Amino acid sequence: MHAPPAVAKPSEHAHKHAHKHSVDSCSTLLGSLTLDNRYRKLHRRRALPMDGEPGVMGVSILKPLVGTPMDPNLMTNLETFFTLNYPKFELLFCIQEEGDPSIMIVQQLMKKHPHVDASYFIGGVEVGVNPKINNMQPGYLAAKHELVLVSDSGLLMKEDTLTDMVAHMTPDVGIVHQMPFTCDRKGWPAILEKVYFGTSHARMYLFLGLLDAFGLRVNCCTGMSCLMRKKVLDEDGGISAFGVYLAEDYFFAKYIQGRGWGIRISSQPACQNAGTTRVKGFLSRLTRWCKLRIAMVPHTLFLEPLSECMVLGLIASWAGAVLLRADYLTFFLFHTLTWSLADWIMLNIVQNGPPPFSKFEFVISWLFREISAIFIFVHAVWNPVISWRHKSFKLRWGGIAEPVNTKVAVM
Ligand SMILES: CCCCCCCC/C=C\CCCCCCCC(=O)N[C@@H](CO[C@@H]1OC[C@@H](O)[C@H](O)[C@H]1O)[C@H](O)/C=C/CCCCCCCCCCCCC
Ligand SMILES: O=c1ccn([C@@H]2O[C@H](COP(=O)(O)OP(=O)(O)O)[C@@H](O)[C@H]2O)c(=O)[nH]1
Repeated sequence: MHAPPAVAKPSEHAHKHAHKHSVDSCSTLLGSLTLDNRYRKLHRRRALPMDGEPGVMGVSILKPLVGTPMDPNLMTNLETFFTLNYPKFELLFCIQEEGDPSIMIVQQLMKKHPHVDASYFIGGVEVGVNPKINNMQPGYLAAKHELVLVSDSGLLMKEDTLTDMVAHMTPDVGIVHQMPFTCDRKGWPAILEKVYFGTSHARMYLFLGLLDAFGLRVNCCTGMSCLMRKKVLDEDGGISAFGVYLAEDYFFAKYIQGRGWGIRISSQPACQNAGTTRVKGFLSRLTRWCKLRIAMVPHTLFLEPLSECMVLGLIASWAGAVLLRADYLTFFLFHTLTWSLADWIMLNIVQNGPPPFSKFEFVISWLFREISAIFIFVHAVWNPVISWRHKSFKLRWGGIAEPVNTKVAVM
């Protein structure tokens, strides 16, 4: 599948430049972790010189939609794509099934914003096992611009989000992704999501991005909002070549990286804004992702537990008790308190200000997430069958997916 490159790779010079840039951007991310810089870096928006508009890279935005169960925020979220201030883009809505209620929403929005280049495709094309790829395939075939943005249905965009992403697509870069985060929403499940994406997830995401910047070729790209060079994907046959994988995002990035292109995290985090948030749905989503990571990158099986606060706390307290004769419980509590304080700071950075809930709610949600992480991991290892929307899959080591004929409940 991965044939030798036909498109020119970035030059040596661009490569060195890429390194300088990636180190720059990651020291920016590290900088953002320090208190004095914390509100300046992660959210620092990049402007794009729009003077020479003919030279601006066009973007084809693929929006895969599965409208059942219906998301009450779908209309609001989709409309933010019609109001982007980027000068050259098209919207390609890919709707999985005939009769889907999201068809009506898309039609209404297209009527309301006739000046925006938008079209929709229904039914997808079966090119592989991954239903999201199958759904996006007709949209991808119709895409006419040089950049393709895969953007999940639950995302809300600010006016300048696309501009910010394209500004990170420098000549040596092949893929720009947004770090997943959440919009401010009401209810405890929404708080829990924000705490998870703003602490544990953000920490690993930025850390892995940093390792990549140091040339370790680590890839943590999440496909919920992911801008790519179409010509590079086309060399491999387009997105259909990735239909054999369930985690198409990881393999997009791996492939593009393997061709010598850089990966960047844009400065604005992705704003997930699904209208229905439930603890059960959140836990099953994290379990699904964990199963994917274990099958794709088997050493996460060992590394992931060792990156968790509670597991490290138990080990460190034991070491402290043996080596320093420290009191086990005091050591563990001190470790947990320090970690939670660091996570509170992290959350404030990612949120770009104080989060919309109290410190008490933070502590409860943080404890719940840290403790549930252990159960999620054990569950993921115990039962590797992956349920995604209405379908079930099994993953072979390496990430190739196979459908499993089990009826699953919709979360
Ligand atoms: C002491 C060393 C510590 C290193 C510890 C590393 C442990 C890694 C721990 C956490 C990894 C966090 C990675 C962040 C991504 C998490 C989200 C995720 O799992 N997403 C997957 C699924 O995404 C959806 O899939 C369906 C798709 O349609 C949707 O649109 C997607 O959103 C996604 O596929 C995952 C991609 C990234 C996998 C990262 C693998 C981590 C590799 C770690 C390697 C560590 C090397 C260390 C070397 C020193
Ligand atoms: O069978 C499917 C499952 C998902 N999706 C799309 O893939 C994206 C991610 O889906 P989901 O939110 O379920 O994934 P998660 O972010 O939880 O991994 C969304 O835009 C969905 O509409 C799709 O087109 N077909």
